[in-house]
Amino acid sequence: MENVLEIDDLHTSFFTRHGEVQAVRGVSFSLAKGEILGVVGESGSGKSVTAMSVMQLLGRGGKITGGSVRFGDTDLVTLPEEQLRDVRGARISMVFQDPMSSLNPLITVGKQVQEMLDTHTQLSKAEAKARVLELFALVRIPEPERRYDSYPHEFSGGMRQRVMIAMALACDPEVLIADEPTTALDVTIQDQILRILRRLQAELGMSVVFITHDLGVVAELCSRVIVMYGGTIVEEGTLDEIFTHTAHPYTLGLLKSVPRIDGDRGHRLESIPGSPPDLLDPPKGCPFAARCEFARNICSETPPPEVRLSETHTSRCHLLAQAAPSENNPFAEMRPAHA
Ligand SMILES: Nc1ncnc2c1ncn2[C@@H]1O[C@H](COP(=O)(O)OP(=O)(O)OP(=O)(O)O)[C@@H](O)[C@H]1O
Repeated sequence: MENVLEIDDLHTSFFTRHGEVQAVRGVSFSLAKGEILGVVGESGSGKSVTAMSVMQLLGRGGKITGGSVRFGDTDLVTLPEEQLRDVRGARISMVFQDPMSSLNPLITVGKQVQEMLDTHTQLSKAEAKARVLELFALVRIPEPERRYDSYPHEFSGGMRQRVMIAMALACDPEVLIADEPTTALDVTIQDQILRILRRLQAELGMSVVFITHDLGVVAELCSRVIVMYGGTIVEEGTLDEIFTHTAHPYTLGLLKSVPRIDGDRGHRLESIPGSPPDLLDPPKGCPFAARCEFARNICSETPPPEVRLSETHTSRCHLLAQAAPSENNPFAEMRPAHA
């Protein structure tokens, strides 16, 4: 399968007055053409910073300190800002959690989407307007003609998110990065937006990186999943591998905190006790060791190597080593001969 994006050993830090926050610490993954890849993890695990690194939108103090982000033949990390501007928003675009803060309250929604086309295409004014109306129809904004002249505050949260999606799709991007796009919306609206995204992805064949802390959403939308913790990828696999052949204690913890449709109502959801690592001074071993119920001495001392469990499934956990004890080891049966 052809990869549209290949991220290799990405390191991103924020240089603050308290020191260097190592937000992303050696992240590698690829995005295949036409797939929806889910990126999950708790708040602070480095999901957004990874996305912002791809787009080179880190803001003040943020810097990629190592690694590469290959997009076709280009490494975006070393690409001059001027050329990045042609990629950003046009060939790789993004949808964020809060559409209100990304929309200009003083400009009509139609004009805002049209501005995107003015910046990145040669379309005439009339052609651009026609394209905006087409995009509004694509994201199922009712009465596109009339809605073109509305201001953001006249739209509901769900409708504003549709505008953002229309804007993100304006230039037919090869990659769409959606960062918690439905988190601020209520469940019904969330569902509608997910359905729109799924349909658009299938119709337009783009590749999508879908960032969320919600495993339920991942199960509905994604074919492959990356699980992040403490600025690293702890597990990666197909939907089935992550959900039914789970091979990392952190993923197990996340799964226990998801409400099950078939579960009994009285069943309390477990949240993982403890808090995420301090990225100003990251732990030298496994980032999850301090919260892991299965941790042994080695876990807080040595970073776990990546263990390959199948062509598509990898995990970084010392419990997968051949030498790891079988007792109190949920992965004892999964340990590959080579690990
Ligand atoms: N501008 C910044 N300055 C300093 N630290 C930052 C900055 N932006 C992010 N960080 C830190 O980087 C780490 C990763 O943050 P990130 O936003 O990627 O997490 P996340 O997994 O996307 O969480 P959320 O779901 O809350 O967005 C956190 O420790 C965060 O505090």
